[in-house]
Amino acid sequence: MQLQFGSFPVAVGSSVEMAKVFLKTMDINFVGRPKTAAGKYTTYNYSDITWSPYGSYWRQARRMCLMELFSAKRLDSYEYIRAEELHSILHNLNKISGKPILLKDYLTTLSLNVISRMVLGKRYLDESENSIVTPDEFKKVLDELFLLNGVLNIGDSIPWLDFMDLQGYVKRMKVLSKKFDKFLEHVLDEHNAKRNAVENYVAKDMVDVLLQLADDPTLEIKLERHGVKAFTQDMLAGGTESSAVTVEWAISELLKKPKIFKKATEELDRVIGQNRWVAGYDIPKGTRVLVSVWTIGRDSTLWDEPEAFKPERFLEKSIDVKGHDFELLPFGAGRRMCPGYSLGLKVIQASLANLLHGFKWSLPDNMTPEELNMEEIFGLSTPKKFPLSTVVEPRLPSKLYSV
Ligand code: HEM
Repeated sequence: MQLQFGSFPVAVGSSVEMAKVFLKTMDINFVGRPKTAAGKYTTYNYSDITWSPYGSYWRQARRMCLMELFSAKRLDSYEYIRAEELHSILHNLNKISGKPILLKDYLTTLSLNVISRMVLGKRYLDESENSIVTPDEFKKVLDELFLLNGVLNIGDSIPWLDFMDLQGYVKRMKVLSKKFDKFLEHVLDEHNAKRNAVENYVAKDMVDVLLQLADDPTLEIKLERHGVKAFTQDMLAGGTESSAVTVEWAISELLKKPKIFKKATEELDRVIGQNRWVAGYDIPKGTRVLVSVWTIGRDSTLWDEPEAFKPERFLEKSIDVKGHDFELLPFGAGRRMCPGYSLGLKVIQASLANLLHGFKWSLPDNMTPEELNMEEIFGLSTPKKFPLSTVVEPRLPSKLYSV
């Protein structure tokens, strides 16, 4: 499908065949990113991984992700953090059992704590740690970052209108980047102080690893201080919202389908115990290409009852989410695929399984499953329009919830 977004032609691939063309066969032509205001103002002038143009800087960043930041060894070494933080959410939910809660708040805290301990070396968000931002402020800043990186900013499609900032987004981006920079400067100063105090300091967290890489004279392209800040910000943002949103949707879908919920709990109990001419399409240079995973996911020639929540459909198919099967691309595919997918999967699977196994779930105020609202908000991570309010009750021995 050919569209026009302001000054730019846009080609939308809504089939498995076109997804494969854009993301695999001809991917080299489409691996760039448009120069958006978000990339300019919120990620140090495209110095992060997400918004950096295709080229040696971005390739080097992806190598760092693969070899250093998200290597299996490093992710395994942080297993204890995921376990501790999961335990902490189970404990906190148990404390408030019987009363309606907004689950997303707990899930965001969980993923933020996991990612900040892995990336920053500590929670940074604990009031007690004399931190420079409060948890609520930090969550708001991350929400704003996610929102502003997912908005349709008029100036990005009609560049001659850019200077007017008609929606006020650019102004908000500038305010946000100042706030984030203050925090990241503090983080880097603290890390450098620790590194300089000890000879042969061994990297303990991802910021340490990035600072070490920034000191490496053999790097093909020097990683500057603003690059370290931009990568750090990418990881904090990438690692928080997507995982929390996924688990909130999963539990909402399960609450609507009590039979499937029961089956999942029973299984847990059983297992654990209690770019131009492309494939015949003429795509002019400069066309922005979008792969509509939404349309592919709702294609009735691929999926039986595509709108229905039927997790058991995956039991019958050998299909994975790691960019090999173009029918299902939650992390994208090809060169620009999500580099944090393995961490995302670990956090999502462990938290969902523990939450289902650990609690009986119900809707508040005698709400029926049919009444549960499932509307979405358009944006980078498609969160729920109305956060899930739910009641939990422990279903395992109480000693398991203690800290
Ligand atoms: C549920 C979890 C997650 C989902 C669904 C998800 C999804 C995605 C998607 C769809 C993309 C774009 C792929 C493309 O442009 O073709 C992406 C890119 C990215 N993700 Fe994730 N992600 C998740 C978790 C994470 C985590 C945990 C991190 C880091 C800690 C992360 C960091 C990134 C980065 C840096 C990029 C940009 C890659 C590039 O442009 O080269 N993501 N993610």
